[in-house]
This record gives sequence, C-alpha cells and structure tokens, in this order.
Amino acid sequence: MSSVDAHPTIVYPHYVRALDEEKAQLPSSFPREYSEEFQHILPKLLQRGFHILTKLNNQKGNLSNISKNFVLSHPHIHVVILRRALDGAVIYLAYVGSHVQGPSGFMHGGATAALLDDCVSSAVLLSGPFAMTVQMNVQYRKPVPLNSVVIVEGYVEQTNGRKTVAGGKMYHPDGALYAEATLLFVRPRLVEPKM
Ligand SMILES: CCCCCCCCCCCCCCCC(=O)SCCNC(=O)CCNC(=O)[C@H](O)C(C)(C)COP(=O)(O)OP(=O)(O)OC[C@H]1O[C@@H](n2cnc3c(N)ncnc32)[C@H](O)[C@@H]1OP(=O)(O)O
Repeated sequence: MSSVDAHPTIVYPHYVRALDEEKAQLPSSFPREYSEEFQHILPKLLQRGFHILTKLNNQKGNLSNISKNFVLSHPHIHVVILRRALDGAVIYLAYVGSHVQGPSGFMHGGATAALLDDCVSSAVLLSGPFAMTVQMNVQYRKPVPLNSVVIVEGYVEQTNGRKTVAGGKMYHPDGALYAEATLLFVRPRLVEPKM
C-alpha cells in the first residue's frame, strides 16, 4: 500500500495489531518515513491513558460520514486518533506530508487550523451532543515543518447550555508548541447537520 492509500480506516487495525502482537515488526502499510516515529510515540500516549479509536467507518448517525472528512481523508495528512476516557481529551497523532505547504518548507496555517479544529471537534462531538465551531482563535507559535510528525490535542473546557468552549494544542513530539487555539462551539437550535 502506498502512503497515499494509507487512510486511517485501513491503517488503524493494522497498527493496533502491530502494537498488540508484532511490536518489533511494523505493518507494511505504514510508510517508512513516519512509521518508526509513530511506533515510538504511541506507547507514551497509551501510558497517558489514551486509547486508539478504530473502526471509524462503522460509526453511525452524525459520524457515519467520517470517511469524507476533509482532514482525515486528506492524502497528505495521516492521522491516528486517540481518546482518553477519563476526561474525553482527544489526540491526533499526525504525519504532515509534503503537499500541505504554506511558506516554503512549512505547513500552511489553514491546514494547521483545520487539524486543530478537527481534533478539538472530535473531543467535543465524542463528549456530548452535536455542535459546530462558530469561533476559532489560533495562536501560531512556531512554523510546522513539512514531512514531520505532530501531536494535536483537543479538550473540552466548559459547556454552558448550547455553548461549549474548547481548546487545542499542536506540538512537536518533544513537547515544543507549534500552535494553540480556543474555540467556541454551538449546538444548533433545530436540525443536526451530517458531518
Ligand atoms: C471511533 C469514532 C471516532 C470519531 C471521531 C470523531 C471524528 C469527527 C470529526 C468531525 C470533525 C468535524 C470538524 C469540523 C468542524 C467544523 O468545521 S464545523 C463547520 C464550520 N462551522 C459552521 O459552519 C457553523 C456555522 N454557524 C451556524 O450554522 C449557526 O451559527 C449554528 C451553529 C447552527 C447556530 O445557529 P443557531 O442554532 O441559530 O444558534 P443562535 O441562536 O444563532 O446562537 C446560539 C447562541 O450562540 C451564540 N453564537 C452563535 N454564533 C456565535 C459566534 N460566531 N460567536 C459568538 N457567539 C455565537 C449566539 O449569540 C447565541 O448566544 P445566546 O444568545 O444564547 O447567549
């Protein structure tokens, strides 16, 4: 399988199996350029209480359309989604490929925002009723190099009626902060659009 085919819905089961049964052997579907780094980082995230979410294509209701998600289906952004049951925080362990460029050699700020929005939205959607982003404030701290692994973390801060305030951070696996965001979500009054 080429890196372009390595969609999360296909990759997760391979990776989970690899972690459980074949720790020393990487799945062939994981492109070399980031598989070793994922292998290195994932156990640390599991130790922090996160578990890998799989079977995305089996989701029902508002999540049934997830395979068309702009970020998760992007051929140059590869994501493993993790969630911590304790507080509902979500992590996107992501590889950012070459065709997400803004400034030469670095990730487009819109792509950074999209990744943050998606991760934080996942935390919000998996923790409560459907809500949509109505405001997002991103602080860009350091440019994100292309062809690199990033960790995106999303968490709910506070829900009051139909409004939820949530936050997100994107950082290098060594902890250096790339960007952080505060978002406001609103649960729509009437219909629940499909995501
Ligand atoms: C194993 C499984 C793993 C699965 C893993 C999950 C993966 C799943 C990934 C999906 C990830 C998707 C990630 C995409 C996230 C987006 O990109 S969402 C798309 C972008 N956002 C939009 O398009 C939203 C557009 N806005 C709207 O449609 C409407 O504003 C809404 C949201 C429907 C709300 O409209 P409404 O129901 O009429 O609400 P309204 O009465 O206007 O406002 C309600 C309250 O909110 C306030 N409000 C509304 N807008 C604003 C605003 N912009 N600023 C401040 N306050 C506001 C109002 O002032 C009001 O306040 P109160 O008067 O009650 O105090």
